[in-house]
Amino acid sequence: MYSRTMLKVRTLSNNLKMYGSTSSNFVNVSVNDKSGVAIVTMQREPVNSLNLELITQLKTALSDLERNKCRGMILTSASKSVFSAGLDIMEMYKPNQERVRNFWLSLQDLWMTLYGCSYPSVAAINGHSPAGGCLLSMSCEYRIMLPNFTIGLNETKLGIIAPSWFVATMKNTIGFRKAEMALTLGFLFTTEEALKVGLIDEVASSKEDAIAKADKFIGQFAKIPPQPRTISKLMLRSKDIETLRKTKEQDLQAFLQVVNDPKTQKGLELYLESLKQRKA
Ligand SMILES: CC/C=C\C/C=C\CCC/C=C/CC(=O)SCCNC(=O)CCNC(=O)[C@H](O)C(C)(C)COP(=O)(O)OP(=O)(O)OC[C@H]1O[C@@H](n2cnc3c(N)ncnc32)[C@H](O)[C@@H]1OP(=O)(O)O
Repeated sequence: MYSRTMLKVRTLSNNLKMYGSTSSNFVNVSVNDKSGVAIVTMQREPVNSLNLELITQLKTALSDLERNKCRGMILTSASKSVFSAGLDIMEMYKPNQERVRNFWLSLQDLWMTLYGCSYPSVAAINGHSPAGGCLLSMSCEYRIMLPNFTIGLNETKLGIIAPSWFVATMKNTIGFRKAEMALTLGFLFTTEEALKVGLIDEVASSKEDAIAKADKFIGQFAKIPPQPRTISKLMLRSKDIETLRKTKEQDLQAFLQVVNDPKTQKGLELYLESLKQRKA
């Protein structure tokens, strides 16, 4: 039913080519011919870490869906065990200044696009979803997760601070008190814990089950006129989007300052080593 790449994800724009990137396809979009619901699959192996190219391709895919008036969007992963490992740490470790700038601006753009999209959005979380992966999930309207995985904003555990718009998204999802606890502890919730705290809405037994549940959620909107739906959604979400839009440059400068701090660079080096050693 879902035809692959009916909506083609555009290859990288010219301004990315100057970094010598290849235009690999990290995002697959397939649209159900009958329902008009799109499945957007992240496919950057091994862990869908969000580098500049994946972020840009996701943003392009979501904007294309908006233009094509899609009926709903399901965000998921091609991996069997990871939804997304969050931001690609290699983008922040010993960064090229122009690229890291673009990286952050593109992430801001992706969040504003996903958080404010007019179509119903569901995250089918078929694997671990820490940090930036959790942000993507929370930015959707509904979350369905498979058992035995973890999700959360674990930044404080890494010695860093989640940006204010990550925090706002979590506060809007689970409420002030639970967000305060989760953020200060850098807590990674298991699927069951995430359900209890309201970070996810349903548990699915398999990816297929998650997609079926997502389709069902989106199907409810078939009877709701789209414009009032979108306006209601944006009444709840636009304040935080506008806040970031107005403070984009300030937010970028704060990020650059942290990333370029030698202490952060040392921390990143140790964290990368620890990720590699976990395997040994
Ligand atoms: C850290 C930021 C610092 C400074 C910037 C300052 C402030 C502003 C930014 C604040 C916002 C940050 C949000 C983020 O998203 S930060 C990223 C946080 N992500 C994580 O902590 C997740 C780390 N990964 C894992 O926990 C596991 O990989 C995971 C559970 C997702 C999957 O486990 P699995 O066992 O399946 O795979 P691994 O063997 O661990 O990984 C496979 C290879 O992938 C590499 N890897 C994993 N995660 C990342 C990543 N986020 N970025 C880059 N690379 C990653 C891992 O090292 C393995 O590599 P190889 O050994 O195969 O080379």
